[in-house]
Amino acid sequence: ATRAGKIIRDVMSRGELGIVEKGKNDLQTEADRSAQRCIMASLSRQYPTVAIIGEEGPSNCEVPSDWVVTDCDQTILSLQCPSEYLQVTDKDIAVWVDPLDGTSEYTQGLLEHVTVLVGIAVKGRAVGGVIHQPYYNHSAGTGESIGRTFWGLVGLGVGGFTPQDPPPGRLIITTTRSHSNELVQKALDVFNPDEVLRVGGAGHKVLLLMEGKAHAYVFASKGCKKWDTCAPEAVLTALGGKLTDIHGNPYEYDKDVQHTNARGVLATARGISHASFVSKIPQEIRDAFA
Ligand SMILES: Nc1ncnc2c1ncn2[C@@H]1O[C@H](COP(=O)(O)O)[C@@H](O)[C@H]1OP(=O)(O)O
Ligand SMILES: [Mg+2]
Ligand SMILES: [Mg+2]
Ligand SMILES: [Mg+2]
Repeated sequence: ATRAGKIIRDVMSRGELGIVEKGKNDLQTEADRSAQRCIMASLSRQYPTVAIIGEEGPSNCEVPSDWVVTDCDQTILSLQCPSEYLQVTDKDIAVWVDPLDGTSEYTQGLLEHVTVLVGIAVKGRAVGGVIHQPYYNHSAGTGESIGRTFWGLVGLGVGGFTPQDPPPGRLIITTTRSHSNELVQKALDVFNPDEVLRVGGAGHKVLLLMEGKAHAYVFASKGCKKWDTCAPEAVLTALGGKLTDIHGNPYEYDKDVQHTNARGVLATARGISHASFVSKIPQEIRDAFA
């Protein structure tokens, strides 16, 4: 994810984004394509029999040798693997890769919204993930290292950041800035929030929950896919938060599931009652995502 983040910055510095329209309000750039090839090549070389699904489709062509990462994070490897994973085999695992989350914002220069997402599902549950933010600190003076990586494994914990709880006594909700519609807005209005943070990317919004900037992420839309939510859900769950559909039911992340998160996204920070958010979603919106 870190190497992919460097590729994303390099594409932007060169200034040739190579934008392709995949669908309505749905762009792909050279950064999405190259970052995906980097991650797919690196993972499939180390784990040739694990199912890896990337947003930008299969990409088996050769990649530059310096895109292939072969080393592992020794600090994380030195930690004790939770006993629940000791018997896991390749067949139990699906890896969901979003090489660049927040493409719309990337093309508009809102670079802090961009993340690289690699999520690991075991037996259909999102349990492990990394969220790399390639432009963290990019506007700071020299001397600050650029980019950071959040990680989490359910049963082990999280790393790469300092978790914070959102402020009590107010309600801050984060949601889409580039994929809104009437239903998305209706679902926000029922909560009567003190503040709405409209930012790009599923990864970035979950970072806001984990750093105490928002209490909940509400997105009554079918726009997100499994690669958008697998890594964020895993890291958030490892921290004690929750990400589900708008009914409060978990998504399945087996390799054969449908890619679309057809029942919307509702996530809450650690220490926030997820059920109380679910209970406020009105019937009209529940019915639209039945
Ligand atoms: N209607 C949509 N079409 C395509 N992708 C979407 C749509 N809605 C959401 N997404 C994906 O989910 C992410 C979170 O949504 P939003 O930023 O609107 O809150 C987007 O950055 C985008 O991922 P990506 O940028 O990887 O294509
Ligand atoms: Mg996309
Ligand atoms: Mg995405
Ligand atoms: Mg993407």
